[in-house]
Amino acid sequence: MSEPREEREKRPRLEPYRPVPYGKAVEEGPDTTGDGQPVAVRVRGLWKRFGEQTAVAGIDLELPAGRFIGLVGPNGAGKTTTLSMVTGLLRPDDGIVRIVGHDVWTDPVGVKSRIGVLPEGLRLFERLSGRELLAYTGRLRGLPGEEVDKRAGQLLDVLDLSASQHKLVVDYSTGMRKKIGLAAALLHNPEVLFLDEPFEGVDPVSAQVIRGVLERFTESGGTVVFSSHVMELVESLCDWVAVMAAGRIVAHGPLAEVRGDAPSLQDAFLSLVGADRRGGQGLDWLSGGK
Ligand SMILES: Nc1ncnc2c1ncn2[C@@H]1O[C@H](COP(=O)(O)OP(=O)(O)OP(=O)(O)O)[C@@H](O)[C@H]1O
Repeated sequence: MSEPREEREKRPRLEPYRPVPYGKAVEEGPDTTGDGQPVAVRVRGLWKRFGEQTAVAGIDLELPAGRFIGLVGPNGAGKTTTLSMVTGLLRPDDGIVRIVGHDVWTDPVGVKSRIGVLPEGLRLFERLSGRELLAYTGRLRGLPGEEVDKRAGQLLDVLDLSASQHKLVVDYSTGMRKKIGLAAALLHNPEVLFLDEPFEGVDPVSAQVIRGVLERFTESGGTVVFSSHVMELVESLCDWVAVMAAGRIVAHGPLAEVRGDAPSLQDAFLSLVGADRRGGQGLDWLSGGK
């Protein structure tokens, strides 16, 4: 992707990287960019190492509120590790994360009431029915019973799960599990929704249903942050993207800026992550058994 220098210089710049000791209290309150735009997620100097492996190498990110944001990157880029740290599921080695002005590690309750999370490898209470799972989640969130009933009924209906609401979760298909997980993540009306590979293993019909719910959520002012490898999907859904490779953010900004002059986000992505285009070269023995 080649972008004229003057265009590149027009892009808003992040503050220079400053390492912040993990867990250090930061000022609470509304979070805005230099030009007053609300920020949903602010990440500074975030690091995570697993032994010798650096999964996330000191990333800085500022995700604007009210956008449909895609976090993309090849396998092992660090997307899940980043989302896990951002949502308070994994302790960073270093750095800070603030969500709508609240620090994830010094104000976990403030953050958890404002976010919904659909993590990778979602674990659900398998011996509850879908309906019971939502009732339980709602009560855990401190919502009154009547309100939980109303919201659960509507979410089950919109997500096309009404007919299966009394089935045990253990008997749900992959797509149904994603949908009930999404319903549980939305029940308390969060401001920011984090989804790790929400469309993986989901058929086109369920994908369309999930997509409709997420679009409705952003239209009403919510922020969606989701990770995916599927560039066409990211390109059709997102208006803002962050590209990760080898634990670093290699590009971020409005979709059109990140795509630049490339014909598609896929092409921009391949050149950004320096993809190996060897394809099947070298497999000279592979001949379909002939
Ligand atoms: N618990 C762990 N222990 C050791 N290494 C880990 C652990 N979790 C992640 N890693 C390593 O950190 C790197 C980033 O992994 P991560 O799962 O965050 O990537 P990803 O971008 O989500 O990949 P994928 O798209 O394949 O899910 C990888 O090299 C992975 O092997």
